[in-house]
Amino acid sequence: MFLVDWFYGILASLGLWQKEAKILFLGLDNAGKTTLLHMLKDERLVQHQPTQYPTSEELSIGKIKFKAFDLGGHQIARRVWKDYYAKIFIVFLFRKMAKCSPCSCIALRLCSLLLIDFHEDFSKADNAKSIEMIDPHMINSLKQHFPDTTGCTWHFYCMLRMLPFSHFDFVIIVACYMLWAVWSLSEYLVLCVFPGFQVDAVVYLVDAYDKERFAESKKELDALLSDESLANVPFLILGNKIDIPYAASEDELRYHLGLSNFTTGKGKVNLADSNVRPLEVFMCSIVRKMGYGDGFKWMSQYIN
Ligand SMILES: Nc1nc2c(ncn2[C@@H]2O[C@H](COP(=O)(O)OP(=O)(O)OP(=O)(O)O)[C@@H](O)[C@H]2O)c(=O)[nH]1
Ligand SMILES: [Mg+2]
Repeated sequence: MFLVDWFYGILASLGLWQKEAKILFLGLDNAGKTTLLHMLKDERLVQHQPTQYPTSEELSIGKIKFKAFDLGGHQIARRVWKDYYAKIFIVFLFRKMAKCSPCSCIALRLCSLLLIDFHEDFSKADNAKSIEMIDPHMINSLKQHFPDTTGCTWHFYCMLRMLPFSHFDFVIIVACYMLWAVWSLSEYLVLCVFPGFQVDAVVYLVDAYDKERFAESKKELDALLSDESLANVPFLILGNKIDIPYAASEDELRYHLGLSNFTTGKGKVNLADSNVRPLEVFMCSIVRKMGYGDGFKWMSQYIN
């Protein structure tokens, strides 16, 4: 992590690193994330379609203003979760040579497969949406530096998702390799390193009635809890839908999520000097407007 810490240190010393309070709403599909987001936003209960694309809302809870991100919980949507808590993005922007030989085009395609997240012709407005997690101002200023974008094909690469682990020093080495690999295929090429957004808290929703999916929910939660980028980020686990008879109890949910010995206590618990991640389970029913308020109150004490 040396390179990342160094990078942040430089940004902070230049005053360029601006913190934006950000909460991620995560959890399996059908857990109730969008319902909660809209309940918090305008206290209305609305029936939603499964979330296809990440959405965000400005919210205020108590004295704190947040940007809450609802990322969707189905299998494909889960793949973008990481983009929202990545510490850094490494991005290649390059313009393909006007006359690419078939060989080099195939090589480019292979590169794009490797890198998974591949956006062609990103100067189009539509594609700009898919890179919303990167500060649009930065992208715009980049375009100004390289004004010759009209009518040409820019290739945008986001490195981060290709790596199943989060060792960013390694990412930088791979980035250098890729830089070399695509150099010969491009007219010009820019390698950019963007800071990702700092995540202030994660709200992880579980459908307490859907006991058959507890194992799947635990698997996703474990992956989040063990991700280095989220180390020390407070986790509020909401066991939702307790209005339905036979929904799991709090103890049952803790047990199935493997959290029996990991929660840090409700109420005011000072963890500032302990290096322990705040984590707690609250049961709730969004439709009955109960339970989640206590959870958010608990969480807000850990957000500066
Ligand atoms: N009984 C009950 N149903 C709820 C509650 N909260 C949400 N639901 C229902 O659960 C279903 C899924 O809710 P969503 O908010 O769309 O779930 P989601 O987590 O956003 O799902 P994806 O967008 O697919 O990730 C909807 O039919 C909601 O009405 C609750 O507290 N009790
Ligand atoms: Mg949704």
